[in-house]
Amino acid sequence: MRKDYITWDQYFMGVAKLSAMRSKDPGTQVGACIINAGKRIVGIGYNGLPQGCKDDEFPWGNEGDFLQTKYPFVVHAEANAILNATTNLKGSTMYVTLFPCNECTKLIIQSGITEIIYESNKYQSSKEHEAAVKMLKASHVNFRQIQVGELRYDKIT
Ligand SMILES: Nc1nc(=O)n([C@H]2C[C@H](O)[C@@H](COP(=O)(O)O)O2)cc1CO
Ligand SMILES: [Zn+2]
Repeated sequence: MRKDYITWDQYFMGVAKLSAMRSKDPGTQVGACIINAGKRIVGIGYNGLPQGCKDDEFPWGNEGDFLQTKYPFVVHAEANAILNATTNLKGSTMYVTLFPCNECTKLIIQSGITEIIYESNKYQSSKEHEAAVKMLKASHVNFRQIQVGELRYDKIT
């Protein structure tokens, strides 16, 4: 049999990365993939606008007047993955390409997810990150970092 097949971690983080490629955000593309205890994918998502909010009618910038930026409008990848879930998430695991913010952390905890596996932690010096870690520790949600490298999928034009 083949020996160089990808691991479960590479597989599910790969799915999260593929999902991130659907993001319209020019700044940061985030993907999340939730699996149950039987290693079945039960939720998937990426950062994007709410249904009905057209991608070309809302701002994608990150500076200036709050209402002229993406921040009040975008749904985070983790929230979309939870909202897209096909089953109860108690005891499930979230693979996410970027460490969750404090707001998504609340949703993660309340949904019953007990483990987070993330790759990037580029906002680790932020207050939001500090708050997220404080809640995760108090709620006994485990988190660990993995690096699976680049997933390449060239756009066909
Ligand atoms: N964990 C996260 N999941 C997410 O889906 N996001 C989204 C919100 C924005 O669309 C984008 C961050 O934009 P920027 O500030 O890096 O240009 O990523 C952000 C974080 C960061 O905590
Ligand atoms: Zn978030």
